[in-house]
Amino acid sequence: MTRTALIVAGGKGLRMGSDLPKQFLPIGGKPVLMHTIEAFHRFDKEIRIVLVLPREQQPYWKELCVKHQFAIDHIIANGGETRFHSVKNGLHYAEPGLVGIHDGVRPFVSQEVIGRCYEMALAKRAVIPVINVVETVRHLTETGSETVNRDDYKLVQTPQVFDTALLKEAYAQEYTPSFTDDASVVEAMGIPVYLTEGNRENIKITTPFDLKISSALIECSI
Ligand SMILES: Nc1ccn([C@@H]2O[C@H](COP(=O)(O)OP(=O)(O)OP(=O)(O)O)[C@@H](O)[C@H]2O)c(=O)n1
Ligand SMILES: C[C@](O)(CO)[C@H](O)COP(=O)(O)O
Repeated sequence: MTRTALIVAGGKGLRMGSDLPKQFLPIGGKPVLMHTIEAFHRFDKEIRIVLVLPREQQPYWKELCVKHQFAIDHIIANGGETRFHSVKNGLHYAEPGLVGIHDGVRPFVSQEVIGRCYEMALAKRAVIPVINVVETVRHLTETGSETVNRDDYKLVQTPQVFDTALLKEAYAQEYTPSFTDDASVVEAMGIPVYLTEGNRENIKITTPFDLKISSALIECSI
């Protein structure tokens, strides 16, 4: 079964507010994106890696690869207007088999989580990692807000792994803003999505605060 890892890094990183796009920010002396790609290569040396990057960032990425002697083979696809459009662009390069869509800014995904998502997707065709909500959750109402049962909710991570043909069919649908991840796109076709346990360290580096957490996490892992 051929495995593809489609790593999306086509966003603008507005919430990070740094001049350097967040996927290139160094943690542990190396750009975030290199840690992410290495996680998938460590899991499977044969995995096909497709990296989605805004066209204007591609020359800089190639410079970084030379500078860091980064030799993991990968195909580069162009970023799109939204995450949905970036994934759709990258999917052109996915092989029949299984494809895992992963945020380029989630470098701390564990080997166990990657392995479990691909393994379960062999039978289930659509698998995503989730973690429990550890804080109390309130729902905003017209008159104020109310506590809801947090056990009714999960926080969603990546990699989200699918049968490639199924995901390509899902991404042929027209875009709607409610498509905030790949599971929501597949679900819109009436296909069930299966959950598996994610790992708490698998944060999506979004704000400067997340970068501080990342530096601490990388020190633990070196
Ligand atoms: N047009 C887009 C938008 C997002 N992404 C990717 O989707 C992942 C999750 O998105 P997020 O963390 O929200 O990144 P940005 O959209 O870049 O951040 P922001 O919303 O702060 O601008 C990131 O790896 C991001 O690069 C993408 O490939 N193409
Ligand atoms: C795909 C994702 O990381 C799952 O939690 C998330 O939905 C991405 O959201 P964003 O709007 O691109 O930040």
